[in-house]
This record gives sequence, C-alpha cells and structure tokens, in this order.
Amino acid sequence: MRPIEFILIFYAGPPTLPVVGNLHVFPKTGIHIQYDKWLKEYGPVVSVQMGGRPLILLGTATAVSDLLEKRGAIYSSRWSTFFSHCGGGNNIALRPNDDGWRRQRKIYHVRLNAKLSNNYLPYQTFETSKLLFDLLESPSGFRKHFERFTISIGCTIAFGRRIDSFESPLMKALMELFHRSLQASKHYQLFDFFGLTRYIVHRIPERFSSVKAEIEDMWRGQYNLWDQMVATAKKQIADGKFYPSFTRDMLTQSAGSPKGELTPREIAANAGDAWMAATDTQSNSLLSFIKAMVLYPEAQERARREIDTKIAADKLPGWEDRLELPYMRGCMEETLRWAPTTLTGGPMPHMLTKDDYYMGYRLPAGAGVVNCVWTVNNDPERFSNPREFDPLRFEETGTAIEGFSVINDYSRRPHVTFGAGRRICPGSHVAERTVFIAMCRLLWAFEFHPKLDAKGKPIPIDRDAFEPGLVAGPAPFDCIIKPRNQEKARKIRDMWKKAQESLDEDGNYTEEFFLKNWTADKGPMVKQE
Ligand code: HEM
Repeated sequence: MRPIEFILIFYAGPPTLPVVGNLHVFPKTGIHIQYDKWLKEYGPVVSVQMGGRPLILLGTATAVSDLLEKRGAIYSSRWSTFFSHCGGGNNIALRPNDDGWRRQRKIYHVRLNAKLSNNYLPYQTFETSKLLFDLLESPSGFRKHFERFTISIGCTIAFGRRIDSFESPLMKALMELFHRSLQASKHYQLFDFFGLTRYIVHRIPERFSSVKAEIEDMWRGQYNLWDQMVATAKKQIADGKFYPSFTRDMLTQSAGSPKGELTPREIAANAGDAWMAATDTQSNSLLSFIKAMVLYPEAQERARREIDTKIAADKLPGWEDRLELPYMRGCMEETLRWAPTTLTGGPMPHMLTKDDYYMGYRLPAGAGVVNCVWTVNNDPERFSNPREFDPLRFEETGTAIEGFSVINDYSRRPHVTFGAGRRICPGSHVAERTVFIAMCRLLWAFEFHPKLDAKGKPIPIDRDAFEPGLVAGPAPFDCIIKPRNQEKARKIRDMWKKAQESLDEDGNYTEEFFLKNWTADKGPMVKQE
C-alpha cells in the first residue's frame, strides 16, 4: 500500500483527512446509501480511504465484470484482518485466495453445482411443509419461522442434521454464534485499518488481550460445534448409515483427491461456513419477498393466478415446475435484485494483489474492492424505475436458464446479489432452489396483506428500510398472513402430519427418508456396505 501515490494518482472520491482518511464520514448504518452517494457524485469507480487502507467502490455491472471477473486473477483475495486471523483463518469467505481456499472452493464446485444441488431438493421441499404449518398456526411469528426453515435446510445440507424447532439446542447454539461473530466483527475492525495497530494487536498473546481472548473464544466455540457435527457424520459413515450431506461428500471425496485433500479443520470449516452462509441470506430474501407481496398486491395476485392456472389442483408447486412459471421466476430474480441481502457485496471486499490500471486510474495492490450491489442493482440505465418491484423486467428466456443469476454474460444478469468473479457465491444454486420453492408454496397457501391500525388504516411499510448486519434484511414490518381458504388450511395440516412420519424421535429424518428420496446422484451417497 502506498497512500501518497494512491491519493495523487487515484483521486475520484471524497476528500480525505490525514490518518483517518474517510473513516470519520462512514455512517454506522446505511453504508450502502453512503457508497451510492459517492458513486453518483464521483463516478462508477470511486476511491475512499479507510484509515491506512484504500477501498475502491465499483458502481456499475460493467466495472464489476471488467475488474472482478475479467481480471479475477488479481482481484480475488481478501484483506488480512484481526477477526479472520484468529481461529486459524480457515473460514473460506474470509481467507485470502491461497491453496487452502482453492481446495475448499473446489469441493463446493464439485458438490454444490447446478446439477448436484438437485440432491438437496428433498430437504428443501420437506421443510416447506413445516414452514406452511408454522405460519398457519402462529402467523405473527413469521420471522422466526423463516429463520428456522433456512437454518434447518442449511444444517441438513451441511451436516445431515435437521432442526425441528426454534428451541432446539443446536438452533440456540447457532444463534449465539451468529450474535457473537457479529459483535466481534463489528467492534474490533478499527485495528485493521492502521498498519501499526494491526501489527501490534495481531502479535499480542491472548492472555494479555481481552479483545483477542474474546474473539479466540468465539472461534473455539464455533469449531467445537462444527467438530461435533463432523464427528457424528463420520460415525454414521462408519456405521454404514446413509445420511447424505456436504460433510459426508467432503469426508468421502476429498480423501486421497489428486486435487488436494482437505484437512479435518478445513472440512469442519467448510461445512460450518456453508451452514452459516445458507441461513440469513435465504430467510431474509424470503422476508423481502413477503414485504414485496404486501406492498405490490397486483404482483401477488398475478403470481398466484399463474400458480393456480399452471399447476394441477392436487399438486403443490415445486422446482420441477419452474419452466411453467415464468412470472414466479421473475418474482425470484426481482426479489434478489430489489432487496439484496448483500447490499455491499458480501462479507468482505475482494482484495487486489497487484497494481492495476482502469479508466485512467491506477489501483494499488492491497486495496479492497467492493461490488456495490445496491447501486449496481438499482442502476437506472439497466432497470427503469429500479425501486419498483417489477417481476416482468427480465426476459423469460433468460430466467428459464438454470443459474441465470450468475450467468457468464453480465449484460444479461438480473442482479449481482450473488457477487462476482472467483469469489462468486458457490451456494447460489442451492439458494435459488430454496427460495423459489418456498415463494411458490407461500403463494399457493396464503394471502399477505398490510396490517391495519386501530382506525382500520394500513400501517405503512418503509419500502427501502433495511436492518444492517453482515447479512442485511428488511427492517421489521408487520403484515397479515392468512390461509387462502379452509381447504388449503386442511391440506397444510394433513401434509405436515404425513411429513412427520419421515422423522425420528429427535426430529431428524429417518434413514428411510434418504434412501427413498435420493435418486438424483448415487456417487458417494450410495449406502456403504
Ligand atoms: C440468497 C442467498 C445467498 C446470497 C444472496 C449469497 C450471496 C453471497 C455473496 C454476495 C458472497 C460474496 C461473493 C463475493 O465476494 O464476490 C457469497 C459468498 C459465499 N456464499 Fe453465498 N449467498 C447466498 C446463499 C448461500 C448458500 C445457500 C451457501 C451454501 C450452501 C452459500 C455459501 C457461500 C460461501 C461459502 C461463500 C464464500 C465464497 C468465497 O469467499 O470464496 N451462500 N454469497
């Protein structure tokens, strides 16, 4: 990093102060709005200074593609931070693009690609029975129901373990981890913006630093949990039991792999990180969908009409019906564009590893590079009236393509919510399946309306209000969720009653459930003799 050279040569950005750079004008919340203002004022590529660290903001799909994708070889690392260093640095989303990252990422591509993500459809489909039942029984708790829904799907995909209730010890353990990691990442990042404090703090022994002790303790708690889950998966394999999961794949596939075997810690981290990455991202997207349905009743009606006319009366819509449901496909892409959970591009900026030139500017090695999703997704050049929820804005032939959200041709991409380049979300195929199935079934089952105040007037909902965090979500809002009719309510109850026959006394799937449902890919999922 060469701050003086940086300031002289790359000057498209707000004025800086000595030492702090632009840190003093960084808002505590609504960073995406501040980035958006800077991008509108200074151009599609903006430089800001986070203390001693330069940060480059990208505000158009072209800039994101030109740099993060076409020059991905030098735009795919991550900053070294105190938070990511502690705990051994095995978190795939936070670590630099080293050998370990490549090995970890490889197995995501091999096991969670578009084709093999179909393996997990039985979990995603099953969990909708519980989601619909929970919403029927206690509609006002809808936030919690969505959280349980995605946490359970994530845990089953990652470890082969279902989570039946918000009160389950596993659910509580994960919620505590979320809380602790959010606090840790929020409170201690200031050290990272200054070379000297970073150098000192990274070297202080844990026993002399309460900050370090707290973060290390958080990571230890995390790995204890992941290790226990991996140990269970190992035992299941040893006992010849068939509980398919990403962990099982890593244990059976990475061993002896010519592309590089994952260490036990990397396996645990990969599975645990998939679990965490699969939770708020998906549940918050579903919450935003409900918000959109309440705010745009004509879109709600039209989507429901499509489901009613295209899907047989005795069937619930599913992933297999997506080609019949173009408007619903539009609803999914539009929700991800309109209310991205990754407003500023994900958990951490990419990092540039070599000096580079773009649009006449020199971008220095070591700079963080942000895909400003909020700005790119709302670019009026690409999307007319971008803050209006309009599922018809995408070409039907495009949304029919599996993985359209991450299609190579960026000019056709409906949004950049899954990131870009070599760090692009490797769980996007799983995510699309979860949210599409849930969205269709929610509309099959329920109506969504604004809540009324004491005078019978709809309580207003702020369309653009977000709750900040590592993963953003819509700010709390109220709504009325009611079954479309008594017949639907009866079907939901019957469905959940029947579904429970596939669960054991702990609320996990029986082995028979897996054996019956696993047809898509035999591979390592074939029962071990
Ligand atoms: C709607 C749901 C989701 C959204 C919007 C989302 C979005 C993102 C974004 C923006 C990134 C950062 C990309 C970048 O740095 O350019 C990311 C990274 C990641 N996501 Fe997702 N994600 C979702 C669901 C999932 C799921 C279901 C999984 C796992 C099954 C997953 C696993 C990961 C992992 C492991 C990374 C880190 C990749 C790396 O740094 O190499 N995500 N995701």
